[in-house]
Amino acid sequence: MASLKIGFIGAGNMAQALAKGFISSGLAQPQHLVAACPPADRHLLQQMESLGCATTHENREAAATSDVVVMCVKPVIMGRVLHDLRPCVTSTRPLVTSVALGVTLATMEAALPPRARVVRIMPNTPALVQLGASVFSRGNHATQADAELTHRMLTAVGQCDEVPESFLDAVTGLSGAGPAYMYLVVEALADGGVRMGLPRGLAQRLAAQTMMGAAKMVLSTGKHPGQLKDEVCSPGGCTIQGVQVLEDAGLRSALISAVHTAAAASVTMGKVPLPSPPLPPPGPPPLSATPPVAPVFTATATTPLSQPQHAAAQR
Ligand SMILES: NC(=O)C1=CN([C@@H]2O[C@H](COP(=O)(O)OP(=O)(O)OC[C@H]3O[C@@H](n4cnc5c(N)ncnc54)[C@H](O)[C@@H]3O)[C@@H](O)[C@H]2O)C=CC1
Ligand SMILES: O=C(O)[C@@H]1CCC=N1
Repeated sequence: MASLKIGFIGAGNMAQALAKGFISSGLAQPQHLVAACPPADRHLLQQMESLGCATTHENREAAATSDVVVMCVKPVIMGRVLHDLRPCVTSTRPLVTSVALGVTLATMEAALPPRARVVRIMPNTPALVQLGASVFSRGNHATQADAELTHRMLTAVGQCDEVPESFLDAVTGLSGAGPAYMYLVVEALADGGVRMGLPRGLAQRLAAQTMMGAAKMVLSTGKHPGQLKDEVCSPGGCTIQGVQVLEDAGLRSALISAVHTAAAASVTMGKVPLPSPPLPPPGPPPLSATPPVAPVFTATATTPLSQPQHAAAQR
């Protein structure tokens, strides 16, 4: 595994979280990672270089030199970027994985050459500290070995389950987006501590450790969260009074709605149009057997395919 070559198409938040997690877990050596993105985002490649990774502005170069490609670009440009990778993808190499929200295995397979091996992943940014929560689904031509490799990559940076693809949008709304919800809670709890006179740094550490401890209690004890909550709420004590405030404010309903809304957005944002394959020139087929030379694709920022999706992708 230490010689596994991984190519990141896109070098933003998710690519960097995975790259740092893969390196610090020992899954991959930095010199075996390569990241590609347009010149306009050169600063992101410089951040990848500071980890020891190779970088390029040529998506095809990253794909051609990798055993596994991880597509880390916005869904709105996925169809076009995958289509541009076609000359570098065969049924044997590389395995093409994607973390793009909403983009289905069928869309990926349609954009790539026949029998391309694809895997759809939904990770989250705590992969950076090897506490990621990931799921994946494999495409029609991905093998058992591909699934095992994906599982090994993702368990190196946290927990991972293979699931039916129909779960992916719900997972996106829950654990893909979930760290953002949790950061709001940590920040607000710290604000509460500050409101009561605690220094900010102490309040924030107490809030974050409390969240991590509570999460670990759920995972380690196997007890229902409601039971664990009851064990904190001493009869007639102060916690049940705080819980009542949260119930009155609709905390549970707000979180359920947040997952529902984000999952629905994943479905909508994943509907990406595919570029049509170029039509053969009219007239009889050429007598020469020389294959057409594919234009070299440079990872320049791709024109968005439709304005509303682009606007959503920028948020
Ligand atoms: N940020 C997160 O917590 C998570 C993100 N994701 C998914 O990861 C993907 C990327 O999201 P982020 O990293 O947050 O976005 P980001 O905006 O931080 O990174 C996007 C990257 O795409 C690159 N890019 C743009 N056009 C390109 C092109 N034509 N060729 C190659 N690269 C190009 C940009 O330079 C940038 O490096 C999205 O599809 C998102 O759904 C999935 C799970 C969690
Ligand atoms: O918000 C986003 O677009 C990505 C998908 C899941 C988390 N972040």
